[in-house]
Amino acid sequence: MQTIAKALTIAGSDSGGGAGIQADLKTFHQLGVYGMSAITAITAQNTLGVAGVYPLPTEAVSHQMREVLRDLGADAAKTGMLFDAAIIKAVSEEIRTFGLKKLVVDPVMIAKGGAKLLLDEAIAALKTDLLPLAEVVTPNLPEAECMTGMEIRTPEEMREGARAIHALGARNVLMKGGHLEGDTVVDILFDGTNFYELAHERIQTRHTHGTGCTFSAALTAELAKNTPLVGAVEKANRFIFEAIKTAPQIGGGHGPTNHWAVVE
Ligand SMILES: Nc1ncnc2c1ncn2[C@@H]1O[C@H](COP(=O)(O)OP(=O)(O)O)[C@@H](O)[C@H]1O
Ligand SMILES: Cc1ncc(COP(=O)(O)OP(=O)(O)O)c(N)n1
Repeated sequence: MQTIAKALTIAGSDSGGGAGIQADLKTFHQLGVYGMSAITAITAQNTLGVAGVYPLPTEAVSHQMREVLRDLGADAAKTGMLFDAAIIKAVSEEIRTFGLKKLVVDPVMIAKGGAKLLLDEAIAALKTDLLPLAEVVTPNLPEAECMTGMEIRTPEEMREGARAIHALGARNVLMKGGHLEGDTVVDILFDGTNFYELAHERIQTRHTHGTGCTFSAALTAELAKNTPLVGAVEKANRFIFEAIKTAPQIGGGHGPTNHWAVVE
């Protein structure tokens, strides 16, 4: 019998469907992976912004994880919006209990429109409890600045920042360069020894809602399928590029990317 790779996303719900749990499940599905979810918070949002945030009780988050993991299991998992320190601690505990090794931590902090998706009081827990469990952490530039206290505006500063984040305990750091100035977007992977750079042209578009979620979900899906790390990062990079390029152009603000994107 054919076995199917399985991936779990632990993240917030985006009612608009472009980011969060919805982006993750669509991406898992498109990449041929069976998707499961543990919802941490419900957001009322659309392409214009986040209008409301409703975190779930920590036991509701832990309970979803336990029920999924004790029965179906997961070949890889990712975290997205975790909102507060109590949820981070509860999620970290279940990850440790179930021995989840292929964990992608997307340290979601602030939505494009400026809404806080992680409270300031939770940054310490993110660094001390969750990062040491991560196979890969995928900060964008503002998140990397927040975690390190460094100014990160250039590829050289990205490499320095990646070293500092690696020192916090993540086994690999994939720093996303969507917030760099200029016509080229550079993502940088640091495995503790070597740096790998992935560069592509910047697509001029406002339809970039959920790019970080979609990228980290594609990476998680590839890891679930046992693709080696560098190949998984390359595939996720190609997937998000194509998803942005072919975005469906819906909504009055920052629209979603194309989760039906096809890459070889
Ligand atoms: N305008 C763009 N053109 C091409 N690639 C982009 C663009 N914006 C973001 N990306 C890619 O999308 C991914 C997410 O990038 P980034 O915007 O830095 O993260 P976030 O959505 O978390 O802020 C990265 O892999 C980056 O290379
Ligand atoms: C529920 C939820 N989770 C995460 C985000 C932010 O997603 P991200 O991929 O970082 O996308 P942008 O904020 O850059 O659009 C979200 N908005 N909602």
